[in-house]
Amino acid sequence: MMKVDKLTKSFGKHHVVDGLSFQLETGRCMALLGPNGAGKTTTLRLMSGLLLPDSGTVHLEESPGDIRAHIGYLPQHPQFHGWMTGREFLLYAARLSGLSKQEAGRRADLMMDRVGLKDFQSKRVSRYSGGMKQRLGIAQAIIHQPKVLLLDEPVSALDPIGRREVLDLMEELKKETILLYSTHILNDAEEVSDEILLMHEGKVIESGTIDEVKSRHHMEKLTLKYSIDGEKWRDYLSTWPEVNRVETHKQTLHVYVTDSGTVRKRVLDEASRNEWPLVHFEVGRPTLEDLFIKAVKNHAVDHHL
Ligand SMILES: Nc1ncnc2c1ncn2[C@@H]1O[C@H](COP(=O)(O)OP(=O)(O)OP(=O)(O)O)[C@@H](O)[C@H]1O
Repeated sequence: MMKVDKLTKSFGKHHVVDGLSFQLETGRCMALLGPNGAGKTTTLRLMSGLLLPDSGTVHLEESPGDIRAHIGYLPQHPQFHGWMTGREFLLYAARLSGLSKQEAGRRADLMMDRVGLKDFQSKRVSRYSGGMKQRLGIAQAIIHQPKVLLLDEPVSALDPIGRREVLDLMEELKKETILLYSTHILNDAEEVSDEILLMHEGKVIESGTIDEVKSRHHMEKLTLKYSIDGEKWRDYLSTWPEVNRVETHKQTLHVYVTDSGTVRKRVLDEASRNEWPLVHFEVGRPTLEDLFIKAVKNHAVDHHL
């Protein structure tokens, strides 16, 4: 199990990571989510040992002491020597991580195969696609068989094919390591991770499995579509006590509520009594994106009022 305890880092007066604590069991995968500037990259760099924290610890239960030898890290913008072949690059990474020449060669071959690049091992990295480069970056991060794998935005810059390849690889890798990765793409978090950790301004504002987080918010969503502009109903519905938030997209209103039963009945009663020009009405579960927006907004309101 990996334990992160009260990790803190400031740049000048800016508390970028502010007392961050969480733990993750071996064989579990966690997505680190948060808006731009939340502190995700800094957290991963602190965990990788590339950056020193002001205070706090990262601890691996099975391997007490310096954990850097057990960490594999893929930065957000990995740099490659384009003139090297894929295999040469892996050999270089393996030697840098302290493996003997013979072991480096063995691991490089194994990893090229593992990430599906065996047929391209003699091709220069400059000729690799974005997805191939990212898979090579992952191969580099796991060359020394780390217990923890940290990936910073591993799929954000990729096209749909590249994303699919890397997500499939992550599905495989999470069976063997503790996998922690940051992402902006909430669908990817839903697909690959067992748990999420939502950060805002250097703090954890939500964590747990996606289902736990969803049920903790007891949030349901009603969608109303009118045949004319929905603005005036937004203002009206916002005054209802059971309604948390209303979002308008032209004629469509998304209404976030704590008790959909009461609100549903009232909407239907009023719609029929007052002849609202309603063309569509739906009750649904919120998406991770809805929760993300709600949690970040709540945190911002709580801390800046
Ligand atoms: N070396 C540094 N010196 C000064 N400020 C820094 C440094 N590194 C990061 N920051 C600041 O810390 C804040 C958090 O940055 P970080 O890159 O960790 O956020 P993030 O959540 O990864 O954001 P993004 O999603 O945009 O990558 C930002 O305001 C950034 O400008």
